[in-house]
Amino acid sequence: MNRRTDERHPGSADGPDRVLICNPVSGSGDHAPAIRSRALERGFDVRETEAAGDAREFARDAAAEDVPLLAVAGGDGTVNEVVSGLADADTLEAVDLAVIPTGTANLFARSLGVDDVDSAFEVLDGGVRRRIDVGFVDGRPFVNTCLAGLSAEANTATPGELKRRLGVFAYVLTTLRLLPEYEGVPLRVTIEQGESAGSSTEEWRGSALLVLVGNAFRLPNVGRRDRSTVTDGLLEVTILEERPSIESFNEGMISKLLEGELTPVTRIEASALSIEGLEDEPVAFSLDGELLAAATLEIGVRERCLSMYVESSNALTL
Ligand SMILES: Nc1ncnc2c1ncn2[C@@H]1O[C@H](COP(=O)(O)OP(=O)(O)OP(=O)(O)O)[C@@H](O)[C@H]1O
Repeated sequence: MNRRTDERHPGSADGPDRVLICNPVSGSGDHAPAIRSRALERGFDVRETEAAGDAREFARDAAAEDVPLLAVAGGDGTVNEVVSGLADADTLEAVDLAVIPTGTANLFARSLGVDDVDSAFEVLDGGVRRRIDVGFVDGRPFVNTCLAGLSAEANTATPGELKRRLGVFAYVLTTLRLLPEYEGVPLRVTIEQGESAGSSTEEWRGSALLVLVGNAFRLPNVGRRDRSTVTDGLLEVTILEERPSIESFNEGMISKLLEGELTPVTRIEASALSIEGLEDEPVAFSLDGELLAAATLEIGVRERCLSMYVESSNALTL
């Protein structure tokens, strides 16, 4: 069922040319009236979700209507649903997508330089777009991160405030805080680097605390080149293994962690990878924060397939 507002964009007799999909309960849950009126001023047809799954369905509907401009107001979970709907309809490459960050952490929007609602509308009015990569796990898309291992617990236990301050590192921190209670997950991670001649495959096998596969997310720069991860056709894979020697962990230790001082860390760029659970239990994983489980994850990336509105100064580095 399609739930829409009555206010349609004038002149849209053949269907709207721009649609806003709004999750009214994301984040603090008080944004919907203001977002709606700012979107209506700009000629958007506003469609508000009433339950999980609606944003994905609305994106499929918009694809069927050939709507060329889609905006999504919500957090990473709502963005993921919209991208999933576009992938269902095989129209990822046919639309321009704008994110209005009204979620709790909004990690994906922030990676595009869109820090708040005001800046999202400025970005929309400015019209600068970039084609970005989209990651896939067994055909399901993710724009920001796929986390496997203890991520199930880390996801549900990571406070929103910590996510806002630390971004994706909040999950790492929460995982480490949970360590006294959890064992690592025995995994085999097969990593492909490069696509054609010169490509190589590396295998990592061990007990992983967390496997973090990033598309748009950025790790703090630890002696690495400073370029975007979201337009290079590669995924950044970070594996934290074994138990650190300390029981409690604090934020100041993040750089030490990344330098491999506290717990063995493997960081590698991949054009594709698979993560296989070595026990009977399915591997818990999350796509942009949404929890799932599977015995084996086949992970790939489709290079520059999605046109996103981005903050203009940020666009140069994307
Ligand atoms: N009307 C609704 N009622 C209840 N749940 C909804 C509704 N619309 C969407 N949802 C669900 O809300 C969930 C959370 O949304 P989302 O991830 O966008 O926000 P958030 O968790 O506040 O932000 P972030 O992921 O950036 O921290 C999604 O899984 C989505 O499916």
